[in-house]
Amino acid sequence: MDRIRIVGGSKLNGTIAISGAKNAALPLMIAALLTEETLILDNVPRLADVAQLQRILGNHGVDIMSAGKRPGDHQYQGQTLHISAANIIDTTAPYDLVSRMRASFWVIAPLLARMREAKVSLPGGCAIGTRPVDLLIMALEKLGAELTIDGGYVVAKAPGGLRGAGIDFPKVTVSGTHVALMAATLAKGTTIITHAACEPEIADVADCLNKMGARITGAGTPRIVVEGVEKLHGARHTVLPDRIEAGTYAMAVAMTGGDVQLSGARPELLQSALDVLTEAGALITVNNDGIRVARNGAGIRPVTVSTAPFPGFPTDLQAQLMALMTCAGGSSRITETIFENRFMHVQELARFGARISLDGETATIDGTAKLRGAPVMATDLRASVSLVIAGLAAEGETMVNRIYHLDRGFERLEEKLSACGASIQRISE
Ligand SMILES: CC(=O)N[C@H]1[C@@H](OP(=O)(O)OP(=O)(O)OC[C@H]2O[C@@H](n3ccc(=O)[nH]c3=O)[C@H](O)[C@@H]2O)O[C@H](CO)[C@@H](O)[C@@H]1O
Ligand SMILES: C=C(OP(=O)(O)O)C(=O)O
Repeated sequence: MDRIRIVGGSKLNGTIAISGAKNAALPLMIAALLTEETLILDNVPRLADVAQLQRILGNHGVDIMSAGKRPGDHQYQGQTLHISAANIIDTTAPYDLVSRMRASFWVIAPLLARMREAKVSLPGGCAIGTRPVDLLIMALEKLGAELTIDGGYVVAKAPGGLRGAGIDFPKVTVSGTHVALMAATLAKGTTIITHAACEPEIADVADCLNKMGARITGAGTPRIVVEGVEKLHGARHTVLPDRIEAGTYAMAVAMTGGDVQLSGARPELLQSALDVLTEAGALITVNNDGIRVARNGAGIRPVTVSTAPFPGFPTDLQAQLMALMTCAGGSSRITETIFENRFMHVQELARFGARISLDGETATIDGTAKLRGAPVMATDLRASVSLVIAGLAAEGETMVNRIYHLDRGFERLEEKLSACGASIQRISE
C-alpha cells in the first residue's frame, strides 16, 4: 500500500492550481443518468472517487469517454467527461461498488425518476459517524416512491412515476437535498424543498440541471422550487472549484508560513474559513486569479470555531484547522456539530506531540511551539490531509500510512505541494 513521506520544516511558496470539486463532480456525474443524451462535464478532478463512480455508472450501462488533453490546455486542467446514459441496462447498484463511497447511493434518485425503479446498496464512505439515509428515503417517499430495505439494499419503486410534493427536511442534509433535487426534476408537478442545504455544490448541480432543461429556482438558498419536466436533454457544464481543497492548502500555508497563490479558488465559496484564517494571523488577499495566502513572521493565534452548514465553517475543514491550531500561541476550541464521530485525527495528531483533549463534541487544543514528525495513519479523507499539514510543519520525518483516503479527494497532492517547496513524496510498494 502507498505511503507518503514528508520531511517537515519548509515554508510553502508558489502557486497551487485548485481542482474541480469532488463533491460537485460526483452528483453532476450522477445527474447524467437523468437523460438519454450526452452530458459533458469539464474540470472533473482525477480522483479515486471519480474513477469508482465511473465503474458504478458503467454497471448501469452508462458510456463515459474521457477526452484527452487539447493543445493549449493548462497542465493542471481537469479531465472532460462525455457521459451518455442512452441505455440504462441495470437499475441495481451492487454492494461491492457502492459500499466504498457515500455519494454513489445517490444514483437512486435519477434511476427512480427516469426508470421508475432502483435497487441500491446502503452506502459506505468516510467513517465519521453513523450517516443514515432516512432523510433521503423520506424525500423519495414524499415524491410518491415506495421504498423497502431488503438484504442491505434499498429497493425503490414508482410505477406511475414520481409526483411533485413538499419536502421539509428536519435537519440540513447535503445528500438529502441532492437526492430530492434530482428526483424532482422529472416528477409530475411542483416540488418545494424547505430547509434545503445551501452548499455551493447544490447550486452547481442545479445550474447544470437547468442547462439540461430542468426548471429549478432557489438552489443555494433554504427554499428550492422545482417544476417537473417530462424529459431532460444533454448539456455542457464546468465543475466549480474545490473550496475544501483551497481551504486545506490555505491552512497548510498558515501553518508552515510562506506565500502561496491558490489559482482558481473562489473566495465566496469559503469566506467563513478565510475569516478564521485571518483571525489566526494569516494574510489573505483576493485577486483576479484567486486567493493569496501568506504568513510571514507572525505567530498563529488561537481561535474558537464551530462547524456548521454553509455558509458556516465547513466540517470538511475541521481536521485541517485542528492541525493548524496545534501550533497556536494559546488554547483553541473546535466544536464539531455535523458528524458525531469526526475526531479520528485527534489521536494521530498526538503522535506529533500535539496536546488535544476531547469533551463530547468539543476539542480543546493547547498550542505547542514545535511538532515532531511521526508515523501516522488516518481513517478518513480530511483527517488524512490534516496529518499531511502537521507533517509539513513538524520537525523531521513523517510517514503517512494508508493514503488511499487522500487519493479519494486530493488530486496530485504531492505534486502540488512539492512545487511549493515541500519535501513530500509518495512511496509505492
Ligand atoms: C460527497 C459529499 O458531498 N459529501 C459531503 C456531504 O456528505 P453527506 O451528504 O453525507 O452529509 P449530509 O449533509 O447529508 O449529513 C449531515 C448530517 O445529517 C445526517 N443525516 C443525513 C442524511 C440522512 O438521511 N439522515 C441524517 O441524519 C448525517 O448523519 C449528518 O449528521 O456533506 C457533508 C456535510 O457538509 C460533507 O462533510 C461531505 O463531504
Ligand atoms: C466526508 C467526505 O466524503 P464522503 O461524503 O464521500 O464520505 C468528504 O469529502 O470529506
